[in-house]
Amino acid sequence: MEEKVILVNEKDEQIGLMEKIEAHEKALLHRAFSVFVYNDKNQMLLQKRALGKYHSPGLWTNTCCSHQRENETNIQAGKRRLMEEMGFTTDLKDTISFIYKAPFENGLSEHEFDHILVGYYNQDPKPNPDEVADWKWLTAEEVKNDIEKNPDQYTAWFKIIFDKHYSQIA
Ligand SMILES: C=C(C)CCOP(=O)(O)OP(=O)(O)O
Ligand SMILES: [Mg+2]
Ligand SMILES: [Mn+2]
Repeated sequence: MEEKVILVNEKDEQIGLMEKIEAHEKALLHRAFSVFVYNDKNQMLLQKRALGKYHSPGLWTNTCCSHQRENETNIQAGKRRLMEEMGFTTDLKDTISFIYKAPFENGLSEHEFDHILVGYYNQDPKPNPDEVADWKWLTAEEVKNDIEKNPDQYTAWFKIIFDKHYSQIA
């Protein structure tokens, strides 16, 4: 199935639709979300992206990321994709958003208006192997230390969120 992303301006207003890979080839600004799920030990659920992903394969990142469909709210999209990637869903809160641009080695780029959605879940995930190679629960302190030690094992957007925006979502 052809997948489209929503092209937006710097105010997150929709200005068009484009096929997913084409938008990442052209590095055009589009709407996206990043989900952070916590448990009652204050650990965050990380996923390792599957090796077949179109960019950032095999890298550790936040619980789930993807792109809203047309006429889908941020929360609806986040809950849908959590189920598709991690095999569970839970209530989410729409928090801050930010714009970032990150080129990748394979010629694709992310250029997103990214909405950070936060939720709580206290069981282990049942991830979809097409999307997710591995998962783990880590505290923010452990994430911070591991990013310092192994920066090449984490996605660009996760490091940006962690460095610049984490105090606003925690
Ligand atoms: C939203 C961000 C930060 C990146 C896009 O997520 P994915 O690359 O995981 O998108 P899907 O393939 O899951 O749609
Ligand atoms: Mg994803
Ligand atoms: Mn994108």
